[in-house]
Amino acid sequence: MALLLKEVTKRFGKDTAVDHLSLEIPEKGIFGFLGGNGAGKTTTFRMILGLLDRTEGDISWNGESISYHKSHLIGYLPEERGLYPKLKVREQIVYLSKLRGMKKSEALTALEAWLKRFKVPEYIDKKVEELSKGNQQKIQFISAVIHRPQLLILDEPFSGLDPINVEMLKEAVIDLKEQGTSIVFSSHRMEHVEELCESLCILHKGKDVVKGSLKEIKRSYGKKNLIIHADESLEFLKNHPGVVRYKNIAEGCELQIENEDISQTIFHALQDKGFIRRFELEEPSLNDIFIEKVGASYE
Ligand SMILES: Nc1ncnc2c1ncn2[C@@H]1O[C@H](COP(=O)(O)OP(=O)(O)OP(=O)(O)O)[C@@H](O)[C@H]1O
Repeated sequence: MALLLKEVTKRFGKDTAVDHLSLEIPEKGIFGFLGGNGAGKTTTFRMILGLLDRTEGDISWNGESISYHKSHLIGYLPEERGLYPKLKVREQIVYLSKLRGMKKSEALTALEAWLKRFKVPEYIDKKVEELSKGNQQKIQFISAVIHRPQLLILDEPFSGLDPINVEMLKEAVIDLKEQGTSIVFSSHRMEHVEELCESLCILHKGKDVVKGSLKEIKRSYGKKNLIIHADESLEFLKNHPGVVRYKNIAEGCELQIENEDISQTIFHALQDKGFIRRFELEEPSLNDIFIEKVGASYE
C-alpha cells in the first residue's frame, strides 16, 4: 500500500476535526475523498503533507513517514490557491520547481509543454494577477505536477472551472495516473469521483462513513435504481412493495428499489399496463449513497 493512515485524529481544542481515520490508499490509482463542508478533508490532507501535526495516529508513504518540506515526491494543489499575484508565470513556476530539485532548463521545458497542453502558451510571460481565476488554477495545477510527483494531492481541483477546462484537467489527471502517479483528490461533485476514482472514502464529521472500491461500495449498497419509460401513468408504483423512492421524470419514472428482485415483481405488475418503452436497472449513484449515509446532497 502506498499511503497508509492509521487511526489518525486531529483535535482543535475540544473540537475533533478528524476522528480515528484509517485508510489504505493504493499505489498508482485515483482515490476520491468526499465529504460536506467541514467534514475534515483539508485537515487530513494537511496532516498527510506534514503541514499540520496530528493529535494521534500514524501516516506513512511506502512504509516511511512523510514530510512536505523534505519530500519532492509529493505534489499539492491546496484549496486556498497560493500563487504570488505579482510574479510572472515563468518566474513563479521556475522558482517553485527549483525548490523541488529541478534545474531551470528542465522546469521551463516542462512548463512550456503544460501550457501548450492547456492551450495557454502565451501565459508564460503574464503576471498571475492578470489571469482569470480559472486560468490561475491551471497554473497552480502545473505547479503541483511539474516535478512529476509520485503522490499528488488535489484539494477541490475542479472548483471554479468551466466544463471545457474541467475536461482538460480530468484528462491530465488520468494521464498522470497512467504514468504511475498516486492521486488523492477531494471534491463536492459526485460525478467527478464516479468518473475518475477506483476507490474512495466519504468523510462525515471527521469519520469515514463509507470507504472502499467504488464497484464494491455500489454493489454492497443493495438498493438499485429502476428507470421506466411508459405511455401510461406509473404513479401506482409508489405503493408497490420494495419501492423506496418514486420520482416522476419526463417519459415515465425513476424508482429506487430495495433490491434487484423487486424489479421482477414490478416487471410483472406492468405486464397489462400498455406499452413499456424502457425498463432499465441501474447501480445506485454515489449521490444516492451519500444522501443516505450523510443525509444531505453536495449539490
Ligand atoms: N486551524 C484550525 N483551527 C480550528 N479549527 C479548524 C482549523 N482548521 C480546520 N478546523 C475545523 O476542522 C473541521 C474540518 O475542517 P476542514 O477544512 O478539514 O473541512 P473540509 O472537509 O476540507 O471542508 P470544506 O469542504 O468546507 O473545505 C471544521 O470544523 C473546521 O472548522
